[in-house]
Amino acid sequence: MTAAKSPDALSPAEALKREAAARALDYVRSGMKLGLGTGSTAKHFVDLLAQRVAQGLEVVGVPTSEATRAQAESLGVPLATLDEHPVLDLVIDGADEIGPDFSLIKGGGGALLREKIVATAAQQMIVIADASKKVARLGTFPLPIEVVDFGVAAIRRSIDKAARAAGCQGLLTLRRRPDGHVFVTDQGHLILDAAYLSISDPATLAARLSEVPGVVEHGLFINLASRVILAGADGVTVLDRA
Ligand SMILES: O=C[C@H](O)[C@H](O)[C@H](O)COP(=O)(O)O
Repeated sequence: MTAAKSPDALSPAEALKREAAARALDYVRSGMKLGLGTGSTAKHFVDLLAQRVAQGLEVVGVPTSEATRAQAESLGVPLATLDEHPVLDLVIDGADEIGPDFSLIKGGGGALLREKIVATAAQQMIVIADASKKVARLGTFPLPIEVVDFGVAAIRRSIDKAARAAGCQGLLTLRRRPDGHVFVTDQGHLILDAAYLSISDPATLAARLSEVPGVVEHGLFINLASRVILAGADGVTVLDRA
């Protein structure tokens, strides 16, 4: 097991993520069933949570990815499956973009499907992020769309049509790993990253994409997050959805 980097050794960007993650611990109580998000910010949270667990905090975590499962397991955080605990008290997760009304783009790390299932099963979702993730309009970050690996060319065409009906147009890129191999999600699907640049009506786009046969899930999280913790140069801000 690799020892966690001391916060002093973190880059400024990582230090902000860790600050947001640390504040999220204020909302964790003993006895909670806790969804554990995925990504570099959620990783800080799991790291800090493990420290509290070592000090006696009693929680059960439900990871949103194999990566988070491996990290939490290695740090001694007690884990369960969503089948064992289909209702969770809280999920803490990162995001790629946080728009108005806390609509989110998620899935930059490819975990969007499990993340959305876990967030939907949780009574509350808290998003942790550095302040740069807050945007006036979603879409600069390419929207991840998880699809089955059958008929991808046809699925692409259907996605384009659905997106146009929601006022969006942009290139779909099949996600690859750094070694050039096609990226495959924990559930065995592919990801198309949609460069829409500007999503004027996230709810309509979400609804249209969900209707496309072959689309398993997309990274628009609407009405799921109720609290956002942002860490920036001026400190940590906690925002609650109206
Ligand atoms: O699939 C990955 C997740 O949706 C992440 O929460 C999201 O990509 C944000 O990741 P990070 O904290 O690394 O920016």
